[in-house]
Amino acid sequence: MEDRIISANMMMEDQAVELSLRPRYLAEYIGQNQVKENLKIYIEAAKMRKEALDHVLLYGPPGLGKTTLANIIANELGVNLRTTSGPAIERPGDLAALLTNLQEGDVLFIDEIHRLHRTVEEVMYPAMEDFALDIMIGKGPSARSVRLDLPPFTLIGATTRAGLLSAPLRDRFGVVSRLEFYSVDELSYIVSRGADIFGIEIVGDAADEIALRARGTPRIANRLLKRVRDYAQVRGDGMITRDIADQALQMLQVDPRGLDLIDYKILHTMITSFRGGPVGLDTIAATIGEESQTIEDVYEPYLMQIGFLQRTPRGRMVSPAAYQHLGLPQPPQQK
Ligand SMILES: Nc1ncnc2c1ncn2[C@@H]1O[C@H](COP(=O)(O)OP(=O)(O)OP(=O)(O)O)[C@@H](O)[C@H]1O
Ligand SMILES: [Mg+2]
Repeated sequence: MEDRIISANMMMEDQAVELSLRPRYLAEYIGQNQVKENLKIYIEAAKMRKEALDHVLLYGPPGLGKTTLANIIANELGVNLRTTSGPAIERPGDLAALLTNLQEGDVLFIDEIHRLHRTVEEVMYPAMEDFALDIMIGKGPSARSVRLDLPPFTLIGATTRAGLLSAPLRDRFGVVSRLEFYSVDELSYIVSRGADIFGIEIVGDAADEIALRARGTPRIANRLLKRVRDYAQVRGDGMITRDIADQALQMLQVDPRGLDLIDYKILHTMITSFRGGPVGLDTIAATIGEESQTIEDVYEPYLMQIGFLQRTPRGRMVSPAAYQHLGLPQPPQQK
């Protein structure tokens, strides 16, 4: 499933494209207006006081711009950014090495922060709160703890699953921002901007067509644009017209709402085998041969966002809008 064209997860082919398309300043970062407004004020205030920005937790589905935003924050603050990830920090000593190498005001960006090891997390608490490290020296009865001061810094944590963060860690972030799926207009703008950077011409309608299928996700919008560009070069004269975009997207088997074969499989299975639900996530997963985790993180958020799937206490249900989209009759109301 990881090579499906509309996976929100990062794929090898995205790397170069993402680097060239990644906005560098808040003004270039499209959408997420509430988050941007807040950050703008906090950044300005921190700069005026010449203090480190409060620790920031960014959460939301993959591909919505968490890493991008972390880079932008460091840029706007005019400080260095160090990037690592939760599982990469194996021991408390690794964290100590990272923290003692920071300069005053720097940003430490920890991706997948929900996967931080427990022992590392405990060292993180005083680091975040007091800018201090408590280091144990010696072993056994003669062991003692020494406190080491750190330069004030900003921790930016990113996660797709804020629910998996422990409460003590979560509470130590002064700013907690949830990134939302993007509107079609915003994505269309992102597509046009991307085309501009690539130096290709695209008509507005074509950008909208791509945006509609991008599942609210800039990463997918950029990837679709890249594929459509290839198609336009080979089959057309390079310009992306509405027709070219339609043909290319059809070839990629992405439907007009951005659903692909696996989404169809989920919805069809729920409808044909479980009368549209309610049915438990694990049952769906077992029936179609995917992991529940994958369905929950990757497929379900978008299907819920567009109102095709509902979460109820008794399990997942297919909504009337989904029946309509699939052109299937809705079963009579269940008791
Ligand atoms: N607000 C935005 N405006 C314009 N482009 C954006 C925006 N957000 C993201 N992008 C584009 O989408 C790409 C993916 O974003 P990014 O890598 O920041 O997502 P992420 O939330 O960190 O994903 P993951 O959860 O997989 O780490 C970026 O490289 C950038 O090109
Ligand atoms: Mg990221």
